[in-house]
Parts: sequence; structure tokens; C-alpha cells
Amino acid sequence: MIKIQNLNKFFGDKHILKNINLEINDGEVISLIGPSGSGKSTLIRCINYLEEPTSGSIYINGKNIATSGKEIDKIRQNIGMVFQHFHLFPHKTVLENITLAPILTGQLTKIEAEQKAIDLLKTMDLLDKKDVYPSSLSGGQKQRIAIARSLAMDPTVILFDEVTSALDPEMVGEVLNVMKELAKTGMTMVVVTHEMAFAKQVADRAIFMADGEIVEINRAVDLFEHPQNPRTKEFLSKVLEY
Ligand SMILES: Nc1ncnc2c1ncn2[C@@H]1O[C@H](COP(=O)(O)OP(=O)(O)OP(=O)(O)O)[C@@H](O)[C@H]1O
Repeated sequence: MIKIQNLNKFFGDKHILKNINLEINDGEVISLIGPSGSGKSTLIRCINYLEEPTSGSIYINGKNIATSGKEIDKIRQNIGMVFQHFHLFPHKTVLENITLAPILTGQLTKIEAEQKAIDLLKTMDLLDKKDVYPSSLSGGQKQRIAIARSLAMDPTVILFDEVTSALDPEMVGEVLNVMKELAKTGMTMVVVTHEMAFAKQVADRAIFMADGEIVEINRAVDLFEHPQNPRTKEFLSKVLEY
């Protein structure tokens, strides 16, 4: 379980996250929606300490992730993240991209990591790409490799930060399908997205953020069909009218 308590984040004098409190259960899929600049990315980047909270605490399975120590390093390693711009290593092959972290952290031997990468590539239908470099892949393929790379570490949770926003429209579906399948496996997922159909249909709960605050949180279907807060209603009326 992820527990976020009284989380605040400032950039300079700008108060970006304002007293966020949130609990995410194991196996839950959470979609995080809201206007540009509302703090969605900053919030998920705080969960894995890519951004250090200014104040407040984040607990993963009861352990404060800010605490140093070997056990905490391991917990942090098991929070996967997939980014809008893939962040694959350009000078490594697809297979090397996937095996690098489990080998470097000592989680798997080289042979184990390669077997795991091959299994993951099979499920992504990308085994034929194992020896190529990322530059020869389409955006959708790169993003599926980025998801496979994250899965190679056996994460307890994966954070998705607008992972389809940089893709050509025809490639969005293939990445969302991989995420849908992952959701069915019981993976805990926090998904910042502008894909409203995904946010409504795949997520268990949806969160609407505005101005650094959680304005509304509810079962995803209910948040979309019966928004309670006027700001949620206004946002949804704008994004759903197309
Ligand atoms: N490293 C940083 N330094 C200073 N300001 C930052 C930094 N990162 C984010 N911000 C600011 O924090 C605010 C929230 O940004 P964030 O990226 O979390 O919003 P978002 O809701 O994810 O937006 P979008 O949907 O456009 O990605 C914005 O005003 C942004 O300019």
C-alpha cells in the first residue's frame, strides 16, 4: 500500500502540491487527471523520490521512503516509472535496455535477466526487435520496450507519466492495450493521462487535481459520470465535448 501524508512541494516560492493525502491499495489502478500545470507529474515524481517532497511523508508498505538504508533502496528500485519521452538508452540494444537494471542492481544474473527480457518481449510481441537499437523503433514500440524495461525489475507499482502524449495517434492504442493487460494482472498503477476513455474505463479510481490540490477522488466511472465538484464538472465538460 502507498500512503501519502500531508505532502507539500514548493519550487522556489511556488506552492505546487498543497497538502496531499492519499492512500493507494495494492492492485489498484489510479488515473490522475487535471489541467496542465496542476501538479500531476510532480505528485507521481514525489512517490518515487524523483522529486523530493518539501514536507510530508510517503510510506510504501508501511516504510517511509525518505529513510535511507538498503531495504529502502530496494523498495525504491521496485517503483517503476514510464515517461512521456521513453528515456531508453540509445547506445544499448532493446535486450540490453531491459536487462541493464536487474543486472546492475544484482536482482538477476545476466542469464536470468536475458530470459526475463525475452519473456517480456514475447508478451509485447516485440521479440524480433531484441537486437536492434531504439532509434530504429516506432514511438509505440519504444514505449512498449520502456514498459518491458520497467517490468523487468518486478515492480510493486508502476507510475505512468503521460506515456501516450508524445505518440502519433495511430500508436496510442497499442500502448494503452499493453497497460490494460497489465492492469488485469493486478499490478498497482498510477497513471497520469489525458486519455479520458482509459482514465474512466480501466482505472479503479480517478483523481481530479487542480492547482496542486486533490479536488475530487472517486470510483473512476462515478467521477466521470457524476462529478461532484464544480471544478471537476467544468474540466470534464471541456475535455469530453470533443
Ligand atoms: N523542476 C521544476 N522547477 C520549477 N517548476 C516546476 C518544475 N517542475 C514542474 N514545475 C512547475 O510545477 C507546476 C506543476 O507541473 P506538473 O508538470 O506537475 O503539472 P502537470 O499537471 O503534470 O501538467 P501537464 O499536464 O502539463 O504535464 C507547473 O507550474 C510547472 O511549471
